[in-house]
Parts: sequence; C-alpha cells; structure tokens
Amino acid sequence: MDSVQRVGGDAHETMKRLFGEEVALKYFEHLARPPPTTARVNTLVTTPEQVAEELRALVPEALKGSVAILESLPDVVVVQTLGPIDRSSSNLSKVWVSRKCGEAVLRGANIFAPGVMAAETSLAVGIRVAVYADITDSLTKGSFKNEDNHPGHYLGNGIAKMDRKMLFHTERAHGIAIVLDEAVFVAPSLNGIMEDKIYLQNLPSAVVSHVLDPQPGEYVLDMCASPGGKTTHMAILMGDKGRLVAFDKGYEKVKDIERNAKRLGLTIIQAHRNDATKYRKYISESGEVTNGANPPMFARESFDRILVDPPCSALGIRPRLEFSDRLSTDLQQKALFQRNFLRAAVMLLKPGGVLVYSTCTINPGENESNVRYALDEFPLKLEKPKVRLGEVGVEGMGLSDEEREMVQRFEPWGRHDTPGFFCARFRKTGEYQ
Ligand SMILES: C[S@@+](CC[C@H](N)C(=O)[O-])C[C@H]1O[C@@H](n2cnc3c(N)ncnc32)[C@H](O)[C@@H]1O
Repeated sequence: MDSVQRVGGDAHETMKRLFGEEVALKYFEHLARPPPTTARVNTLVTTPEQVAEELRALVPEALKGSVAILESLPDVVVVQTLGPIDRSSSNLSKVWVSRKCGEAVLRGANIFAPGVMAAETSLAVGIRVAVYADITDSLTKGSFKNEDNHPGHYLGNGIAKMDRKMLFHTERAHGIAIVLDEAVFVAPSLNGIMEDKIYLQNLPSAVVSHVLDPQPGEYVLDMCASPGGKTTHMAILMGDKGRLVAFDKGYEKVKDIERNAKRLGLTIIQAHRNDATKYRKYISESGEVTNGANPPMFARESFDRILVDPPCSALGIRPRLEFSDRLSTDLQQKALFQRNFLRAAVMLLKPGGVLVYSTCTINPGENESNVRYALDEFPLKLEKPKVRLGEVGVEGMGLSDEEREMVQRFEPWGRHDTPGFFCARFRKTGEYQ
C-alpha cells in the first residue's frame, strides 16, 4: 500500500551503521509489533491463578486460550497477542490517529476522540474506515486528507462512531471514536482493571526485581523509580516489610510512584524528588538524616540493595512507531550519563550489598560496556542471577565469556518475544570512598 511508510524512516541507515545489517533488519522487523501483554501479580493480595481466571473472563474470545501463568516467572500472567492478521483496507474511508494513540492501539487500547487527528471528508457515523497512525506526527487536528497520500502505519479497520463535526468541532470531544473490529494485531485492553491486584509490566522488567532479590526487613534504594513498576515489585517481594527509598527527578514522577504504591496497598515506599546523580547534595557524611530534610540525606554505604534503572536510549521499547534522527549522538551521551548513577549507587551501597543495573535498550554501549566500566572502576563483581530468562551478553564489548553469561540481554527478536532489555547483578566487594 503506497500510503504506508516504513517505521524508522532514515534511522534504518543509522542502525545499520551502528549495529550491522543483520541486527538492524531484525530490529525494524519487530519494532512495530506488540509483544504479549504481561501482568505482574500483587501476590500480597491475590494469587496468579486467581488473576489468570479473572483475565480469562475479561479478554476477547480469541485470546482466552492464551492466558497463562509464566512457568519461568510465576508471579507473571501472560496474554498472547494475535497477529499480524492480513486485513484489506482498500476503498475504505481513511482516518489518521496520532502516533501515540497508534502505539496504544497496537497494545489493545480503544480509539478515543482525542487521539484522532485527521479524516477524509467522507467520514460518517456507522461507516467502515481504515485506520492509520501518523508516524510523522505532522498532522494538525482536524485536517482533511483526501489526497490519499499521507504516510501512516496501518492499524486495521473499524466502524466510525463519530463524524468530523463530532470529532473536530466539539470542544473537548471524548468517548470512543472508532471501534476497531478488524485490528492487524489483537491485544487485550487491561488498563485500569484489577487495579489493586496487577501491574502491567513488560516481562524483562518483571525479571529485574527478582534479580535484585530484596528481602523483608532490608534497606533498599531504587534510584530511578518512576512510575514505580520495579519499586512496587520490590515492596511486594519484601512482603511490605523494611524500608524502600525511591528517587526520581520530577514532582509529577514522584506522585506517580506514590499513586502506584497506594493502589497496590504498599506502605514501605518513601518516594523523594531527587537528582540521583548529584550525590554530594544528599549523601551525609555524619549519618542518615532524612526527617524534614530537603533534599533528604542518606548515610554513605548504608543500603543493603540498590537498583539503578536509569534513563536510556530506550531502543528496546516496542511497539514503537517513531524514531529519533539524533540516534547516534544520543547513544554515546546516554552511556556516559548512566555512569553517574552507578557511581552514586556504589557510594550508597554497603560493602557486601547487591547492585542491579538495568536498561530498556539493546545498545551494547549502555549495557555490556557500562558493566565493564563498573567492574574496572568500582569494587564490584558480577553475580549469577537467581532468575534468568535473557540471553548472554554480546561479544566484543570487554566482557569475558564467563561475564557475558552472568548478564542477561533480551532482544526484541528473542525467544520470549519481549521488548529489548538488559540486566546485570553485582556484589560490592569492599569499601568505596
Ligand atoms: C527507565 S525509567 C525508570 C522506570 C522505573 N524503574 C520503573 O520500573 O517503573 C528512568 C527514570 O529515571 C528518571 N530520571 C532521569 N534522570 C534522573 C536523575 N538524575 N535522578 C533520578 N531519576 C532520574 C526518569 O524521570 C525516569 O522516570
């Protein structure tokens, strides 16, 4: 179809140059495909069996048989995604939704009025339409697109519930705009359901807290915590006993952590707005002084376990319908920036404590290379994780074969059909001043 644009645009060439043709091809083949939906269970209030049963009752008929507890990670319930299903969009009136809306639709969301950007003049209530995501993010709300040549990513066909007037000339139009009954990918829409019982989390992210393995009663830090996916998981693994400190940079980000902790009924999480890289501002030489301090102060070498899940190039995220053309400079900058979090973590971690480093990218510079950096720079050694679902680390980035086997790497084309991800577990072997 001539109006379908290849997701990634010019970034194909950059990816080839950076990672080689084979990786670039596999990468873009999987980028716009949604992985299976995974729900992590709040085992403090329910069981995976109960969640699986409730989900079977909620998901579309075609997906019921695929709901299962993951054998390799028993606090995760998985619902498979069907697709791509061959649909024909010929002769249908076209509608364009925003790129973000398109990505949500690939994960099973409905199409609501605010997400619709443009539609042909033929749009009327009740007609069948073909829906495209505007991967260029260039359409202005309410545009007419009769020329049939605006590039888009095809999402499927559906029935229009609103016309142009209802969509574009009604202040704050809301509600379902199109029922996508012939989606290219069929995924369950689980947002907002079973709120106290599940947290929607990609499979590799649900592995991370098991790798950290925090114990009840311990003193644990999550340095880049918002919206709190891994923090809430840690609190659950700790039986909601102990102290769990969570940092993030923005005010709203901290509110998100608090909201998620509250909805899951967790009480041990103390979230702070804090730039984790500026450790001189929040590490107290005289001991811990958190009460009333702004920013709060923490004692050097005091935490039993620390997670560093820093901002990264996010090359692992899927489905994804856009790509930054600043890719190559971003990759280098991110890798260097992440080292600041590692340094701060080593200063805060007890000798003998556990540090886990994770990213949602496939970029070896932010993954294996930063592990090498950490091993060379700090008193740290790699450890075999208790839970291992990923593959070994890549060659040629400074890790020995034995070290590559201790880290885990998830690739979007890997056997678990997950987003791309990386995770390594270290033990601190001595003091660090
Ligand atoms: C990969 S996300 C964390 C996801 C989170 N761990 C989870 O599982 O829900 C990275 C986070 O780092 C935060 N961040 C960025 N710079 C930071 C800084 N200097 N200090 C603390 N947090 C920072 C971002 O706001 C973002 O929420």
